[in-house]
Amino acid sequence: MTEALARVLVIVPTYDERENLPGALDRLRTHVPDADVLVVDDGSPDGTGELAEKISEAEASEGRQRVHVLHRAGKLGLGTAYVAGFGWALERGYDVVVEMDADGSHRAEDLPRLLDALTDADLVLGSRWVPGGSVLNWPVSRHVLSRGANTYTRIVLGIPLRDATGGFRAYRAGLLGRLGLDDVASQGYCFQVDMAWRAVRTGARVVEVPITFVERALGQSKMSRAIVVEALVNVTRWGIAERSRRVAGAFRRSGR
Ligand SMILES: Nc1nc2c(ncn2[C@@H]2O[C@H](COP(=O)(O)OP(=O)(O)O[C@H]3O[C@H](CO)[C@@H](O)[C@H](O)[C@@H]3O)[C@@H](O)[C@H]2O)c(=O)[nH]1
Repeated sequence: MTEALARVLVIVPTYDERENLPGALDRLRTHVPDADVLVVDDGSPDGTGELAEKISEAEASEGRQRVHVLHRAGKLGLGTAYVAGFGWALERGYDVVVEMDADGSHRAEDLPRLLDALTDADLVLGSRWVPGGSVLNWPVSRHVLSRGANTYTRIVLGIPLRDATGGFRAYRAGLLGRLGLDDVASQGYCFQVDMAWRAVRTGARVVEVPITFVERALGQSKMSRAIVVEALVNVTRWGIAERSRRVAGAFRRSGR
């Protein structure tokens, strides 16, 4: 990111990430020392929220608080966690907002490249499936699921993105403000497709930058059957709506 004064906020949603969070925050401090961080915790039973609060308070007492914490009452889903974080960021005037997992699967050392790419883009997707991108340590089932979901999304929505489901990305705040966050209903990981789809439809410049996704070493993925079903249903619904819009438009243009 060349704009010298750009204020960057990295949003890290957490649910039971006590073992992972301190390492993730340390690596962010090393690789993007000027960025602030917002942990959005959904009342994790393992005490992740309290730990984040301690880290934040320790920084504040040293006069340099860069980690902030948003506590929510219970597990309300990844999508709504990010929407809450986006609202927090927009209210405080950040220029750039980043999405990043807490579990180490998104490498902080890749983030400066994502931020640099924002110079010529409104949304930069960290992509596992463009040349140069990769995934380490995933079981075959996750490869198949991710590749399949992205192929389905490309065909049904007609968007040229290789990795619309990935969760490591950087937005210009100006774009976020135009994406209609108030009516985002996606709760699980289809939220990622929802946001990419909204960005493409507004005519935003969306680019993909290769990243290496490293499967978590500690704790567990929150991927579930309900999350997969929600994604399948929503993407299909959006595809049908888009096709209907196009057909209606063609009718109007032909004067019938
Ligand atoms: N606050 C909150 N955080 C959540 C919730 N569900 C998951 N998270 C947090 O969201 C991050 C990603 O969750 P994982 O469960 O570790 O994701 P994954 O299976 O590795 O999935 C990754 O790949 C998906 C598909 O490619 C991505 O869509 C997803 O964003 C993520 O990058 C972690 O920091 C996790 O604690 C929730 O309901 N609430």
